[in-house]
Amino acid sequence: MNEPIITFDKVVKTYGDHTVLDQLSFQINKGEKVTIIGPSGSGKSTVLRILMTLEGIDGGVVYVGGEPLWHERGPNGLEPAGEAHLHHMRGQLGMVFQQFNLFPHMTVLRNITEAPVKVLGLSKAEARERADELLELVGLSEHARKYPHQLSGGQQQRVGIARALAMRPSILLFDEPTSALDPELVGEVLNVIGRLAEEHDLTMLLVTHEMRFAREISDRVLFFDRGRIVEEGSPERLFTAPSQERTREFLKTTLEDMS
Ligand SMILES: Nc1ncnc2c1ncn2[C@@H]1O[C@H](COP(=O)(O)OP(=O)(O)OP(=O)(O)O)[C@@H](O)[C@H]1O
Repeated sequence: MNEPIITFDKVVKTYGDHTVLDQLSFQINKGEKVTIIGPSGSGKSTVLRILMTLEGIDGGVVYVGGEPLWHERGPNGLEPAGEAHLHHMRGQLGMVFQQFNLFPHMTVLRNITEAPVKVLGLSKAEARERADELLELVGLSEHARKYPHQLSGGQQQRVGIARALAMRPSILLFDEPTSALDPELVGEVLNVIGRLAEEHDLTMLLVTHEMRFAREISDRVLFFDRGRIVEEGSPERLFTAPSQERTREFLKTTLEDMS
């Protein structure tokens, strides 16, 4: 079933005279697991930051769940969205950050229960029950009472995943979730993400430099260069028989770096 849950329609993002997203258009269907790959500075993280409403747009329209994200429908068509609309839309999305971004002064448990209590209005007991399930899912039940600094980077990132899931988003965004980790800790985080991808109907959009992982978990891969999609396709096709020279070059250097 191809029901779009994210649509970028000719989206433009600029910083000064630097065009970071250049009339970018793409769609992600409900339940799809999509990875974005591409060279540094090609605009991959910017796409996620726009979806999380951390960055505005300078042109085009972004739709989430059929509703414009950065606009509201007014009597004269689309108008720039107000804070209430952005707040409402934000609830559909969760994000796992490169640097984990946990609250350092809160226990693991509190990191996970804080937003469901404060933002969703769950009772402490409900939030606690939800957190317990999620800690089990990410294999950290024993660590609920610890503080982030008492955990390894891989464990912290798994808390980051549990924290994002605690808000029950329908879309989960991952911004290079393993790139701040020591190599020996990457596997445990990828395992958790892989299991989520297999077992949940969550829509996942993942920016990663882990090409093997992208190949394993994605339904579709988007190759970005200079704020545009140069090529997209199934991982089997894109990684083995890219049609564009730019994709071939990128994969060649990236895969060489990994070997
Ligand atoms: N706040 C900002 N102010 C000015 N320029 C920015 C800002 N944020 C991002 N950029 C620029 O926008 C471009 C795209 O950045 P983005 O982080 O989306 O790239 P990326 O593809 O995710 O790169 P990487 O793989 O290195 O993370 C880069 O050239 C970056 O320098």
